[in-house]
Amino acid sequence: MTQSDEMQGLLDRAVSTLNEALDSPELSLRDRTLVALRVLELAHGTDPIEGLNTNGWELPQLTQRLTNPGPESRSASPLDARLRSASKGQPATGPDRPHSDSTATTQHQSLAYPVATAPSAARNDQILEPTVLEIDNFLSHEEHQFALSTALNKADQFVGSKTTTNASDYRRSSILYATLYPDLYELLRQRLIGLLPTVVQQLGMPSFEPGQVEMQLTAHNDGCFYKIHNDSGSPETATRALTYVYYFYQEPKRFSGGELRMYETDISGPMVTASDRFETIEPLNNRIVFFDSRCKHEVLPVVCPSRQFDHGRFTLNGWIRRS
Ligand SMILES: O=C(O)CCC(=O)C(=O)O
Ligand SMILES: [Fe+2]
Repeated sequence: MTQSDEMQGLLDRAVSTLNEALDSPELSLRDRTLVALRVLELAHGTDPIEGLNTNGWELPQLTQRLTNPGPESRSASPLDARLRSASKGQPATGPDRPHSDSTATTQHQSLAYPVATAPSAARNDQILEPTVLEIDNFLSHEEHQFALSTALNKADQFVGSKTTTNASDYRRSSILYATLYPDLYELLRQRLIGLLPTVVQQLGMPSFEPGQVEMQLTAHNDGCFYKIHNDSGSPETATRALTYVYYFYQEPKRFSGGELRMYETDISGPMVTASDRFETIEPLNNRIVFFDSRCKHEVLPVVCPSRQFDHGRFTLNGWIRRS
């Protein structure tokens, strides 16, 4: 065995120990967070770990993508995470023109760990910024294919989506419930719980003890949409804290539209309202986004000329509830 094989062996064992620690129910959330932060610190600062694939899960490569990149900016990486938020004081194109492009410039912020002053998603206690944490290349190729084959093989088990208020013509899509794909559910659930402390910190949200992880596999095909709503506005959904949406589809892409639009949200009154400042997020293949479930958002209409199910826009999306 050469010295470099030995080193690789040690690194592999170290990584699997860290993986176990991150999932271990015996460690407190605080201890798991400390392990996660240390891993992220290492991934940020040392080359030997760069690109290391641990059980199909690439360690986050922390990319600085500022509009005007500074001297510390790094090249694009396999797992590319960034915080996206409409810049303050931008002229807004409003919800009354939902299909126009946002003129708001985006502000990309680095994910440097540990973060002493997390950027806050809330401008004050009452106004939520339209902020998402976006991570590209989220799943490995095999896992992405697993998600895709699950969706395509179970096409006949999807059912029409509803809203909690059953409002008509507010939402058009179809859904596959998570009980029909327990392995995929568990894979994603563990990833989400592992990333939770970092995500919450980056979004500037108060930390919370996670409870149930709700998940659905959603298909949007030609003419599908979801008008402006938030995800925690009813008594049954009030404990949803964090929304995640993982986008995937078959290449070459055969639909257009379906962007996620996030609105600045006023939570001061009894009615949560969207303002006319927004940020538009491309539903890129293998991208996941996270945001505060109280924040108003919509899915712009999808155009899929073939109307074939397997040419659609798919998501594994849901909510992490506070316990
Ligand atoms: O598909 C998306 O981009 C978002 C879906 C969504 O808002 C929801 O299901 O509540
Ligand atoms: Fe939603």
